[in-house]
Amino acid sequence: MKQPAKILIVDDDQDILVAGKLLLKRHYSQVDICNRPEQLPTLLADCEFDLILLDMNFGPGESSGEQGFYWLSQILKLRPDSIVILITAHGGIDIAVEAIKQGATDFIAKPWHNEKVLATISTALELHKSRQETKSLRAANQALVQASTASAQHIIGNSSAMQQVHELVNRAAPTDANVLILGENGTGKELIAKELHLKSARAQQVFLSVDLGAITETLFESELFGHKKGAFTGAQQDRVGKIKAADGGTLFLDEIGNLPLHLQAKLLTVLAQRKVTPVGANQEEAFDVRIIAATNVDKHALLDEEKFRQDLLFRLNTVEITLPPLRERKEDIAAIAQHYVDIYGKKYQKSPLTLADNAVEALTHYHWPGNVRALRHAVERAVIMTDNQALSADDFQLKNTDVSVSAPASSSQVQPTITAPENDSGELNLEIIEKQTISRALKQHKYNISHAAKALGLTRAALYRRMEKHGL
Ligand SMILES: Nc1ncnc2c1ncn2[C@@H]1O[C@H](COP(=O)(O)OP(=O)(O)OP(=O)(O)O)[C@@H](O)[C@H]1O
Repeated sequence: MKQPAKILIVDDDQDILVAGKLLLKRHYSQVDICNRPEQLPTLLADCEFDLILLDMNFGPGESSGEQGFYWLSQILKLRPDSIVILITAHGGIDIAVEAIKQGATDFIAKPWHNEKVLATISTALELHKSRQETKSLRAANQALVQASTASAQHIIGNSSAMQQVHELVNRAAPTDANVLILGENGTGKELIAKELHLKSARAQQVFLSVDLGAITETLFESELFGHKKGAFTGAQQDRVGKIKAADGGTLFLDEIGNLPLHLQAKLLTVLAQRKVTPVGANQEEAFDVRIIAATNVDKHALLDEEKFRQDLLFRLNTVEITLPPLRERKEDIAAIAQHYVDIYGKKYQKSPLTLADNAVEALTHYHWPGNVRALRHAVERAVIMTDNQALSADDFQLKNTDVSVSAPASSSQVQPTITAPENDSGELNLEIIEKQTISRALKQHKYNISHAAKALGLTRAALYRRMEKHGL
C-alpha cells in the first residue's frame, strides 16, 4: 500500500526525474517533479510537501553546490519545517555535510541505489511526522497553559495564618526550589501549588499534577516515567510519562506521603539524577521540572524513616509550607463562603445572594473536617436549595452536634444534618446505603480521603464525586 506523502524532486537531469518518479510512485501517494528550481516558490506556495529531494548543482559543469545552497535556504525561508534531502554528485560529500549544517536533513549520492534512497526517505518522513506531532502538541500545550492561567482560582482569606502562607509563596515561587506543602484534605494544597507555579518563571509552561495516592503500584512507573510500546502486556503504544510531559514546567506530586517505600526509592533516584528512563527504553532522558509535593500525612509521620525516606524528604522540602485547617483560621470562613455564594449564585442564575448573620455564625463555628472543599460544597448546596435572598443558617441545614473527628469538638460545633446516620438502619435504598457507607468510611478514617477511598475500593476522584453527589 502506498504511504500518504507528498514528495517533490528538483533536478535539471531529466533521467533522474523520471527514474526518481518511477521509483517513488510505487511507494508514496504523490510525487511531483521540477527541472527548474526557479519554480520552487510557486510550487511551495501551492503545496505543502512532506519531503523535497533537491539537486545541489544545476546547469552543465556545475559542481560547487552554490545553487543547491541557495535553493536550500530559499526553501527553508518559505517553509522552515521542510525536510530537504540533497542529491549530490559522487565525491560531493563535503558539500553535503555543509548543507546538513545549513538545515538539510540528509543526502543521497549519485548514482543512487534504490534501497538506499527508499531507506533515507522513509527515515526522513518519520522525522517529519514526529516534528509535526511535536508542533501540534506544543500548540495544544500552549493553549492549555493559557486556558489554565485564565481560569486560575482566587485564594481567599486574609487571616494571619494565610498571610504567612502568602509570604512564603511569594518568597519561594521565583526561586525554582522544590516545595513541600503540608495540610489536611481540602485545605487548598493544590491551589497553593498552582499559585507557586503562576508566580514562577515557569508560568508560561505547563503545570501537571499526579495523584500518588490514587495510583496503583503497577501504574506508578508508567504514569511518571512513561513506557515504550510493547514494554509490558497492554502497552500498545509509547506513552510519555508525566515527568517528561511537564518538561520546562512544574509537576505537582499530590499525596506523596502515601507512596510505598520502594517507590519512594525509585522516585528519589529519578529526581536526584534529573534523568528518567521510560519502562522498556534503554536510554535515559534528561528533564527540567520543578517539583512541588503535597501530603495530608502529618510531619511526625513523615519524619518516621520506616515510613518515609528521609533522603527523599530532604530533596522535596527545600521550602515547606503548612496550610492550617480551616477551623484554625475561622476569620477566613465568612469571606470564603461569600466568595462561593457569588460564584454559585451566578452559576445557578440566582439574583445576588448574601449571607445572613446567623449563617455566618453557624459556618464560623463549625469545625469543618473536610476544610475549604467541604465549605465550598455546603455553600453550593445551600445556593441550589434556597429561595431566600440572604442565606440563613437553616439554608445550610446545620445543627449542633458532637463529632468524633481529629479536631476537638465543642458544644457550639455544628454539622450538616444530611450527614448519614452512623448506624445501619436496615435501609434498602441503594443511594442511602451508599451515602451511609461513605459517611462511615470518612469518619473512620478521620476524613483522610485517600484512606477512605482505599477502604471503599474507589479512586479519590470517584470518592469526591460521590461526596459531592450526596452533599458530604
Ligand atoms: N483559600 C481558598 N480560597 C478559595 N477556595 C479554596 C481555598 N482553599 C481551597 N479552596 C477550594 O477548596 C477545594 C479544595 O482545594 P485543594 O484541592 O487545593 O485542596 P487540597 O488540600 O489539595 O485537597 P486534597 O488534600 O484533598 O487533595 C478546591 O475547590 C479549592 O478551589
